[in-house]
Amino acid sequence: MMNYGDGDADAPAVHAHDLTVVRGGRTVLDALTCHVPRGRITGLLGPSGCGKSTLLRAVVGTQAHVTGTLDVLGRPAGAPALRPRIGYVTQDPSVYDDLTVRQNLDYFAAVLHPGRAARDHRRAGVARALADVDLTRHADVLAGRLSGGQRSRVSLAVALLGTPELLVLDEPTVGLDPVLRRDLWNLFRALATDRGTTLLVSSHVMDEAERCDRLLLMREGRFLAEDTPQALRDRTGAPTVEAAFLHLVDRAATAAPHHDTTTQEPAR
Ligand SMILES: Nc1ncnc2c1ncn2[C@@H]1O[C@H](COP(=O)(O)OP(=O)(O)OP(=O)(O)O)[C@@H](O)[C@H]1O
Repeated sequence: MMNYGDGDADAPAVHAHDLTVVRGGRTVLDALTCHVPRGRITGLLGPSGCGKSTLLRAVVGTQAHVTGTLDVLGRPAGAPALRPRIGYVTQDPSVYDDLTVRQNLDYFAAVLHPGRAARDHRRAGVARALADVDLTRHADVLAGRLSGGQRSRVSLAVALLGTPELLVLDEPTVGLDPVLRRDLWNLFRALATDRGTTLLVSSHVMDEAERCDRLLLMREGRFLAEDTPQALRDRTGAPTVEAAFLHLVDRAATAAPHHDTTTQEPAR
């Protein structure tokens, strides 16, 4: 097994080995091994229920019953020192409806950088996060009056406030129209290219896979493949990542027709 130190610039942002999570007696993540390179967009793709959210929660340190190795930015996942270095956006936007967009951001900025001395820093950070998600024009609108897509962008803006090294996004484009989806992917690309941010983005929309530098294709708690979109297409002879995914599913089904993820462990 590889050992990476905190200061190792070549170290992946996330390194998992034999990562297993049991939920309610079911093995939801089954001995996963993978790495997420720094400064790139890694897509975690797979059908609903395959374990994407569980893996993301393990990476940010909020998932119980994790075994195996999981290092994040050179530390064990969940280490308190990682908190300010990781931005996490869940599927349900965490936004206060009775505050405006700006007040939401001001509040979270004050939690991150408290004190009078940080006032200008907070103000600049809020303005930048608003611009990042294209909500400057809506800054003074109550969050409760926003559309679903706008609310999820407020959540993303909150995650960007701390200038995280690692941004973990759980299905960030669900429910967004094609224009907003494109704009968000352009933002993700800019974050990786201009700020060196590492992005780990889950999706079950296969066309989004084409926009990633690297893919983790997941099914039933296991990885079917870990590669670049181009390599996946080449390897399977498929014209799209979606077709490559289906090809790999069929191949896995032939190799192991009855994959049972049920374990004998007690229910938790
Ligand atoms: N508390 C629980 N007890 C038992 N099984 C659970 C529990 N929570 C989730 N699961 C199961 O774990 C599996 C993985 O769930 P997870 O939410 O990680 O999937 P997902 O790929 O993110 O799906 P989605 O895209 O629908 O959110 C699912 O099959 C789900 O039914």
